[in-house]
Amino acid sequence: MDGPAPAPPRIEPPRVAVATRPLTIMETVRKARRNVLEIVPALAYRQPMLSGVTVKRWHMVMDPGALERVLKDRVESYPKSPVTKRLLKPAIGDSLFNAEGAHWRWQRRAAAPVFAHRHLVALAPVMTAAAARSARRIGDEMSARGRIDAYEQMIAATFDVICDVALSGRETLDRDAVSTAISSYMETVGRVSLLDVLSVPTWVPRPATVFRRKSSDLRPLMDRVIAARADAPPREDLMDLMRFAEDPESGRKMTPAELRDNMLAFIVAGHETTALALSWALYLLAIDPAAQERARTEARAALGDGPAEAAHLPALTYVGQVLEEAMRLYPPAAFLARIALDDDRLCGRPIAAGDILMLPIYALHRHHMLWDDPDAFDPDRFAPEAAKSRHRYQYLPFGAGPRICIGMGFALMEAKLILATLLAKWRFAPDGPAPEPAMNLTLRPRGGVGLRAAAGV
Ligand code: HEM
Repeated sequence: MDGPAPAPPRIEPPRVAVATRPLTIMETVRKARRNVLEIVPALAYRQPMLSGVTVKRWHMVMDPGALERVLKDRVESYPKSPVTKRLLKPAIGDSLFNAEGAHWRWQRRAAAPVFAHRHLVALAPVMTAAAARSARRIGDEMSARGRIDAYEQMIAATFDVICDVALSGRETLDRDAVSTAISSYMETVGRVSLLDVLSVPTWVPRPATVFRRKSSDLRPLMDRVIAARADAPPREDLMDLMRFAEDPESGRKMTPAELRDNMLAFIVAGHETTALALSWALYLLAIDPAAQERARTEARAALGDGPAEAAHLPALTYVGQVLEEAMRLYPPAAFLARIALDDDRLCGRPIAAGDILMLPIYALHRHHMLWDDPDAFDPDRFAPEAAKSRHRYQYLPFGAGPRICIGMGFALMEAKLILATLLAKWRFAPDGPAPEPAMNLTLRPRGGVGLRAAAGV
């Protein structure tokens, strides 16, 4: 006699070691250097808010209602940390990502239509082509080495996309130079900014000089691409959409320098983050063969033998759920920071002007008051019905409120097209030690994501 269907096995992927006792300032510095998330105490996964003093008074906010107040209702009173902004400035100027107040508002108004759905659909063929190339590169790497590092592969795939839509094209670019400049930028600025968010004294050595040198490589490169565009016929890519974008209220357009800084901000904010969402999704599917089979069945039914295109997106619901669950467990932007400009109250506690607010998205997404079995991988949490009962501010991979990620639609489309294409073609299994989630600016898989890929049919 048939009994009830067996429950799917519980999959618990790697997580960050949590601090179970208060840390001294030097321990905080040491841990923040190694992995920022290790300074998040165990209590942060169970309490709505924690407060303390490490040089300055700080608060860690995990309560969805308080997060809504900080990120939306009182957004003007909680700007991004000025120190972080000053550090980012040499690389991305006063671009959308970095600006505040009126200078942020006009840029956001000008750039918002660039990311409208109809433009994203027009960019999709580039993503489809990059997905197909990625599937081929994985085959080549398997033939050459018998294994892949999914993180490296996904960095290559999203870099392909950004080159084609932001910089098209390949002809004006030294791809290796850009790639190296971006990754050393991420390596260095990540560590710098968190030490500063915590107001760690300036005598603690920082790799800022390295960062300035490396980030400066990117700017002249982008200037050359922009100059080459001045005489070229218009194209419908991100660069030209931004080149002709204007603020509907003032009619203001970007100067070449503003355009450069914003394009660099898109690359820095968009390329590695999307690769991370994909790498973690591939890893999670590799350790959960049943979920992988379900996603593959969906992808093959929609795609047949070709790569995924925009028209297939509505049929890729489970693939989308896998990505959402991957970004819950491993949010690429796992830790945001703000500073209080005014006195306020959050969760009934006083906030004083000058206090630092840490928003540990990683802990929010694994919070025991908000999620059932928070450390387990379960894409069904994001089934359309289940998602309806959630507080909007308990799941924030792209932030929220007026400063929500402007590239969210772009990133989700790209990630879905790439993941579906790879799953339809390949079957993935883990190879080697599990990656360690470690954060500096973004949440990276330390040790890489070792996988084997076999033809998936
Ligand atoms: C999975 C991929 C991505 C993730 C997880 C992500 C995450 C985020 C988050 C959390 C924020 C808010 C930061 C804060 O409030 O402090 C943000 C802002 C931003 N993101 Fe993304 N992002 C992704 C992809 C992209 C892409 C593809 C682009 C551009 C093409 C982009 C461009 C930006 C910009 C310009 C901002 C600043 C927006 C503003 O302040 O008005 N991001 N992103």
